[in-house]
Amino acid sequence: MGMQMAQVKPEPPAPRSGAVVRVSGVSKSFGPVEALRGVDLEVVPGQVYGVLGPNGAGKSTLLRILLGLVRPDAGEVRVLDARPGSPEALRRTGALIETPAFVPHLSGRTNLEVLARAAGLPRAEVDRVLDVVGLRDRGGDRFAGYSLGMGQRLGVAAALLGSPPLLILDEPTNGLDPEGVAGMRTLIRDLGAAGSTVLLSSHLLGEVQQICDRVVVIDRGLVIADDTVTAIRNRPGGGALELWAAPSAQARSVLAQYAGTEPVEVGEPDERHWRVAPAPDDIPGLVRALVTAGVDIHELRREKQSLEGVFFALTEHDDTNDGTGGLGVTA
Ligand SMILES: Nc1ncnc2c1ncn2[C@@H]1O[C@H](COP(=O)(O)OP(=O)(O)OP(=O)(O)O)[C@@H](O)[C@H]1O
Repeated sequence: MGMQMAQVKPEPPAPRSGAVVRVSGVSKSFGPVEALRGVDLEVVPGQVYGVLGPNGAGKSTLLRILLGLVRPDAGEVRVLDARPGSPEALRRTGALIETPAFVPHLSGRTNLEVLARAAGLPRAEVDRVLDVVGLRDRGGDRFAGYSLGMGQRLGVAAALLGSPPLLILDEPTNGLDPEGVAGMRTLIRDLGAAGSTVLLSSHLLGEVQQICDRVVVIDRGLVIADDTVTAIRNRPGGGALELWAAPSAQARSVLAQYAGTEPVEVGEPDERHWRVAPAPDDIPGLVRALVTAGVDIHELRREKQSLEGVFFALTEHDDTNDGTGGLGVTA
């Protein structure tokens, strides 16, 4: 009986039972443009990945390669232990790439039924995915009458047909209003919580911070960061310091000497509470100077950086990638 009870509530995704996607040494050029320059990536199951990067960094090219839509010039790619684009890989991958193409004069539901039939899936599966994306009530309307957000949700519904273990979503929030973005956030979070592996590209860094377990940052065709969101936000080099130090007169005079930052006395109730933003290289000297001045440090912590802050620090360089002016951050 205990066993049966255990089956009711799904277990959390098994850790690292083999990679869902393996990419090694992948390069791709379009004429003179080197879109990807030796990309390595391993996607572990049950995680939601955010693929980030400035305009023209190579995100879409990478996602297209995983779907077999673009063939790499060099390197190895395996998707669900199969060749990308092969029937075995595609059968188990749901994808939303750019604006989804549906037949305009058919209803959303009929569009999905056509896809479900082609994939040998029962009709009930269409109801299920319409429910998941919150389109059940509007499923009977002609696709031509759908708003952008509804069209996008229908695209996700199509990707969910057959519950594929891998979802690849290229800018799923593209063109959505804030309400649509919030809906998509909930949807993707739920998919992640249910154990799906999701790879999504996005320019909405605030969203990625909330939705994703891991991020892969691509810049000028190279993976420049691949880590958990938490680890990326905890990277050294950013984020202010918060400290509790006394006596406050001595603390003030030492803190005032550092990095031109005015120490902010945070604590009304606690005058030992300070917030400073020294250059990372100045931190050891600052701590030493406080101690030398007879200041007791009761607590010292670094504030977590926003994903957006780390992203800009990582991708900051003089040239823009393709003249489109970099990242249109709306988060
Ligand atoms: N089919 C193609 N033909 C020619 N050039 C291409 C093609 N696809 C992509 N590129 C170029 O390759 C580079 C990478 O493009 P890609 O679309 O992968 O970037 P991205 O990171 O998805 O950018 P964005 O954030 O703007 O969508 C760009 O310079 C782009 O112009």
